Amino acid sequence: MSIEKLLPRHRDLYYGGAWHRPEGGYADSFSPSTGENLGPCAVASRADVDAAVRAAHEAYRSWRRTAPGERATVLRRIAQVMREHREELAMIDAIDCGNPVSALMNDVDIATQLIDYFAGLVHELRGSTIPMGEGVIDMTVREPYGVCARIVAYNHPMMFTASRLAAAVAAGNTVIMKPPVQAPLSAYRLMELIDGIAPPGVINVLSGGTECGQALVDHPLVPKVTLIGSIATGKAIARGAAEHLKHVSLELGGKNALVVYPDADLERAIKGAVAGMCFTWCGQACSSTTRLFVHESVYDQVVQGVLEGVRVYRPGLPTDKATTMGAIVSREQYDKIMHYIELGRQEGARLAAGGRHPGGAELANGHFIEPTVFTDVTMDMRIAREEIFGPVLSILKWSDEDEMFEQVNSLEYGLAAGVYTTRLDTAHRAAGRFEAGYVWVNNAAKHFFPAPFGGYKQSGNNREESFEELVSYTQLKNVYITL
Ligand SMILES: NC(=O)c1ccc[n+]([C@@H]2O[C@H](COP(=O)([O-])OP(=O)(O)OC[C@H]3O[C@@H](n4cnc5c(N)ncnc54)[C@H](O)[C@@H]3O)[C@@H](O)[C@H]2O)c1
Repeated sequence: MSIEKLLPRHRDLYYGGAWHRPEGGYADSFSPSTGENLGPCAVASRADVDAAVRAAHEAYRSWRRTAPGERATVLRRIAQVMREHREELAMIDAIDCGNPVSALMNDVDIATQLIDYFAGLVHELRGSTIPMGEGVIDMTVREPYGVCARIVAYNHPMMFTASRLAAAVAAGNTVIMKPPVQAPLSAYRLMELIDGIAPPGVINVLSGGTECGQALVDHPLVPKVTLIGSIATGKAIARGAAEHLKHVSLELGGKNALVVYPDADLERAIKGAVAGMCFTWCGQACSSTTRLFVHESVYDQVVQGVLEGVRVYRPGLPTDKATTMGAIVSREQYDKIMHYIELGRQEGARLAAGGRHPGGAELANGHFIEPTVFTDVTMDMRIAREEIFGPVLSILKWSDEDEMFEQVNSLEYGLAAGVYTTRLDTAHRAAGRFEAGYVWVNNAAKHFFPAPFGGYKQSGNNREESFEELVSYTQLKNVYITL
């Protein structure tokens, strides 16, 4: 099928069960892998946000009273439609965000799995009773907030837009999803496909940039805002939300450490270190283990293994099912990554692999970067301290365990961390010492559904992909009954 036929016809704002022309106008979206103009996409202004929030607020009045089983049915139908359009949705994302289509089909699967999961949990939002003595019943109930805004990052456009509406809707809220400004096309296609499944105003999609996000944060009829994004945006949203004392849930960036002990199964550790970089996504994954701390006694062996391992990943056109590594989402992000690579060189790290555009006529117009590995990295270097969100691995050497943990935990990030060891006591000691919300032992970077995912420190304050996510879309009410 040609690209024109595949891409969504509707490029406006979807709210109140219908498409609306944006007052804010349109901006073109471009393919990161070919540079091709993919056409105009709506940019929601404050006035557009206001109209959408009012529609969602109106829908909330009846949706909150809908039986939980009915809400589950709506979600299951959405998941089913997505399954039927799995490849198409993945292909739109591949064209628009640059990640490989085969990995994005897996994203659609994850989204449908999560939607079904939350549909299955609608009856589990139980309250409790508290014994107060004869003549009294005291009970708690979990109630929705109202209109919830969900602002998401660009690295999994479809997966985030589809899966992150589910918990809020299951709990009786209505939602406004704001897909990433770099890749909104799959969100439009999703709404074309699921139009009419939920009552008008329950699920809404507003594409746009910072103004749209800020207007959602500022709107008095939006009591809860959730962000998947960078720490800088998290802080901006928290500041804006403070004005109204809104509930804010944040899933933010990471600079995750992976520690290799001398007793590790080195073959597994090397595989884990390579897989943990999420090179398929060009390292554009919050859970990428971008700081590899290797014990000095096995350092050379691990470095050699990693350098061999990364060769599996070759940048290629994301629409080709055989491609193992896609393109960087935008020119801006490409330049940022290249800047960090240059910085790493200047700071004295050794560029042991990659660091360049792969070249070749087919990839000439795309934002491609080879898998990049720096060795001899130390924690005073910016490439070791800052989230690059690109295919750049920093390898550090350690000898003293206390010192190593000091370095691992020295950053404001606290999303995830991993350890490779064959010793149970070492594994537990490390898991206890990591200042991170998600820890892998003999594994790296993967999310294991439905385990709660989220960060410590400035990496966030929320837990998603789990029962905790559902509960976070409810508020607790106590009812004291004098009989
Ligand atoms: N913890 C997680 O689960 C997780 C998952 C994926 C990505 N991330 C993080 O996301 C970041 C990369 O994504 P990104 O570049 O799209 O992030 P970003 O913070 O630039 O943008 C995220 C979203 O916020 C919107 N936005 C930007 N400024 C805003 C403002 N002032 N007010 C309201 N909305 C605003 C954007 O339009 C976008 O939709 C990385 O830091 C990555 O680690 C975290």
